[in-house]
Amino acid sequence: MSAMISVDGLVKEFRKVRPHEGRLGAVRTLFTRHHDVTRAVDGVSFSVGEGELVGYLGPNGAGKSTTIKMMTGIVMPTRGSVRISGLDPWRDRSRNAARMGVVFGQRTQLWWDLPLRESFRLVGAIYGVSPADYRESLARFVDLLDLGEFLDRPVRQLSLGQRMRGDLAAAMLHRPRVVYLDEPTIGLDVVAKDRMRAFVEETARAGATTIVLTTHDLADVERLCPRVILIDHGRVLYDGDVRGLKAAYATHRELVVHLAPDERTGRAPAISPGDVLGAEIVSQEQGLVRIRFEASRIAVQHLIDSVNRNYPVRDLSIVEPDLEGVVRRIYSEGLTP
Ligand SMILES: Nc1ncnc2c1ncn2[C@@H]1O[C@H](COP(=O)(O)OP(=O)(O)OP(=O)(O)O)[C@@H](O)[C@H]1O
Repeated sequence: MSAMISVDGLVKEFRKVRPHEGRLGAVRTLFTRHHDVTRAVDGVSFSVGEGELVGYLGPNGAGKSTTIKMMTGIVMPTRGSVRISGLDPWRDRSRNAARMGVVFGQRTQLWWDLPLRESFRLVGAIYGVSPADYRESLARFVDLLDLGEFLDRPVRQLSLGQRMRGDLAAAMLHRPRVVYLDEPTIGLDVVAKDRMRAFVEETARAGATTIVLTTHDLADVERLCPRVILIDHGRVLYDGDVRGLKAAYATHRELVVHLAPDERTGRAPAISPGDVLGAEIVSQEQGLVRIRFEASRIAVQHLIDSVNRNYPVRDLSIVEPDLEGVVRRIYSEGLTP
């Protein structure tokens, strides 16, 4: 797979003038300037192959949007390089823009007062899409994103879910080679999220479009992203598949036990910490007990035997941490592999 996106040692610093305090501070600020420097992106390197779909993840302020802005040519890197299909997005801004599509979940790129259909027509004209390609793409998007019902309504009258589907279609009309999706499911209900995801999935499957997806919704990631790049404080913490991420960070498991209630009292017994030595009882309520243990330190069979021997077990299962739990832990504890 040849690289569509190559990011190498990318750094972005934002400088802001720090005002002098006190009397005459504003005047002094005019003459002697001190700068506060924020390093939003701090030496990021990765490459994305043609037709690949990558989740670009990180907590608030991690540097995701700034990286995307450098890839789209909106922001100039302080150091390092970005190449999109060989182009420098900052220097070759218009050529780069002609080949890319962008969806920002928080704002629309459509014309507020125009019917959706007219917005599409304008996008088609701006990018010089041929009438035949335009007709074919539009028919496909109407079908896949179920746009028919509101195609003739002004954008301002659309629900968020309808508008987002419109935005996605508009971003794809000129058949871009790279698409940046920044929080494409934010604020959507379950059905609308599902439509968006199905569309992204279908686009990825077709294999002609490279997709970079930024999201805080880990259900998006579980469903869509074979690979994730996780950043924090402007640096790459992890680059690989979701299974590897779980293996690297999710070292604990949970034994979930359902206990039968006592026939006389109707209440289930409580498990004593002494019977699960080395593990931690996270919660126990009405016979449902969650016991957390480090998979590398405790033999699970030993734990199960001990519980079975001492308590009236009705059901028992081992739960691996889900992506949500893993990522929450990484964000809050800042672990490194
Ligand atoms: N134009 C700017 N001027 C100064 N600082 C900025 C600017 N843009 C971003 N930053 C800072 O750079 C850091 C990274 O911001 P960025 O928006 O890239 O994060 P993010 O990962 O996209 O966060 P979120 O998930 O909240 O969108 C933050 O500390 C932010 O305050």
